[in-house]
Amino acid sequence: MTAVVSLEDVTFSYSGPKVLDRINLEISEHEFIGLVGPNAGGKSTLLKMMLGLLKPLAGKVRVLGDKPERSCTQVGYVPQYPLFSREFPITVEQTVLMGRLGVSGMFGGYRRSDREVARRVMLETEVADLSSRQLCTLSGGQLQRVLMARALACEPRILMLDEPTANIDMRIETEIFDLLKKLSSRMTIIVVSHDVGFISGYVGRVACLNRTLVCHPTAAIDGDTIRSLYEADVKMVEHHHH
Ligand SMILES: Nc1ncnc2c1ncn2[C@@H]1O[C@H](COP(=O)(O)OP(=O)(O)OP(=O)(O)O)[C@@H](O)[C@H]1O
Repeated sequence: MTAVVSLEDVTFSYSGPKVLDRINLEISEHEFIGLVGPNAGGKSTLLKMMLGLLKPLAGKVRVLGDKPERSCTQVGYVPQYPLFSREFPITVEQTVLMGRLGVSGMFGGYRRSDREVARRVMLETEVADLSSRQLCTLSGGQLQRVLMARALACEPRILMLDEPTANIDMRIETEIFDLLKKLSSRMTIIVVSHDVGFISGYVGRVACLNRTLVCHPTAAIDGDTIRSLYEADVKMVEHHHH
């Protein structure tokens, strides 16, 4: 099966030391993969590379068989929650419709089909009842669902989420991951998380990133392994893969 995401010897630095060092990763269609690692381990940087927002210093990135900046219209992205300011007047429906811009273009306004897709994804993420609410009035969990609806509105083949459940309580975290599990039957999902133990119940594989990358199949992560991986992950600020 051909990979939907393929990274070959990808190296990157902003201006100082390497943030990503010879990363190799192939993600196949409909895979549900978790990306974990310590703070500053390079997780957001790796996602930005797959979205075509950053270019590797060396190595090759391919998404859906093409350069990432060309395939990004088929990729839905849910940004890291605290980085997103919502102190401007915009409704839930308008936010979700923004997800159609890359598909339909900005000129001539939204078509009926755009509104239908927006409606469908709002129902799927259970925010349809909130469609006329202002974004700034939502709870953290509701906002996260709206951002997921916005990412789904482009009818993506790949969905990337950067810590979708940071600052959200456990019950809602479970609901969001149940939804991701459902979605994973029809798209590839790449989710950044700090919680290896929790996501192991959902994802098929965990990619552990701390400048270099090591993959662990979920089947290999149980009992003691979860604990040791979890502890290793917590301690990994000073830890380097060999
Ligand atoms: N725009 C930037 N300019 C310079 N350095 C940056 C920039 N963005 C990130 N970095 C640095 O690159 C390293 C990796 O950051 P990145 O955000 O990818 O890590 P992360 O694993 O997503 O971290 P976290 O779990 O804290 O979100 C960090 O040392 C960070 O300070």
